[in-house]
Amino acid sequence: MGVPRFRRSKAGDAQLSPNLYVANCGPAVGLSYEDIQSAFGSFGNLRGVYAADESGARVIVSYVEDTCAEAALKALNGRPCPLLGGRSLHIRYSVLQPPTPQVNNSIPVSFEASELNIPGLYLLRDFVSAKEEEELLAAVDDRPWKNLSKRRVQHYGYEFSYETRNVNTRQCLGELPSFVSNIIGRILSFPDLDDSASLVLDQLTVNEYPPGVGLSPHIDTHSAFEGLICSLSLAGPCIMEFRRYLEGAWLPDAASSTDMKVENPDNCSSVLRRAVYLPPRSMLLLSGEARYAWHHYIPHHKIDMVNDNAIRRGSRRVSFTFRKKDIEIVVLGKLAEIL
Ligand SMILES: O=C(O)CCC(=O)C(=O)O
Ligand SMILES: [Fe+2]
Repeated sequence: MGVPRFRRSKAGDAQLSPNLYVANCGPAVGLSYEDIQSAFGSFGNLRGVYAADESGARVIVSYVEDTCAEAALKALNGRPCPLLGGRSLHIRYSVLQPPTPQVNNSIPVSFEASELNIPGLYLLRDFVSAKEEEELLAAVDDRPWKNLSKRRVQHYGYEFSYETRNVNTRQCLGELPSFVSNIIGRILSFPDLDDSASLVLDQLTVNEYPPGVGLSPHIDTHSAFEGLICSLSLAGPCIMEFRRYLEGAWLPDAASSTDMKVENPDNCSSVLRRAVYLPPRSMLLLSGEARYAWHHYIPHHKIDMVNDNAIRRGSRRVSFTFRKKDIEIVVLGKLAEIL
């Protein structure tokens, strides 16, 4: 972000403000910020003195109180100012507010899921080769995409409804496509999964995110999907953040709230936050506590700060998310078809 641009007030702008736009004032005309601060400080408490633009000759003087700005304007506008080497200042109220200090909201990003201390979370790097990645992308690019407001999706196995946040059992789309068979086989052979022999992954959502698009914090719908969720990252990297809200115990059956949007999670003091870097070709597995107790979220950034490195998202990130549709849903769906 460059230097913020301020402008002096014009006829018609609301008057009275704690911020003054002061022209003919600044380092380019031989006045230091300390001198300006001390001259204007004699009219009341200052929040600060800021460059109004890149000229070096215009500043914003920001007071705590409107009345102090008013007194300074009356005393100093258009007259030689003895405290500033006799320079004549041109002062108006400033229309824009000076910048409020940015709260650094970022958290350290791990490269390994094991460092996050979230039981049930696994990140498997190089889960597919570069050639497989290319083939998987070509396979989905050959099929029709559905446009959502900010990203494109494809569904296999069962359609997912974004209105109800549930699978649509009336829209069984058939078996998962053969181009993902090897991937599913590889997931099922991962040794840390409980009961992988009986695991069936029958729903696939392919998401394509353009740069700057992420995903709001959510827990995947409990009543729609059972157990393990696996997400393969292709094409571009991103970071995924995890949040756990400390009120209430972890109760997977009771906690049926789904795709819960947390409007302002940063105000919430009782939240644990973790972040992991997802490189292309990696597989993220969410099981147990990671799946049911932690919200996951992809920040809407074009550039991710991974510790001190700025990592630009690619021209797109494509994820393949595999899930198992809840059996009750199938039974209910079949019943609905019969009745
Ligand atoms: O894109 C991803 O890796 C995650 C997708 C996801 O969380 C979801 O579809 O529920
Ligand atoms: Fe999800």
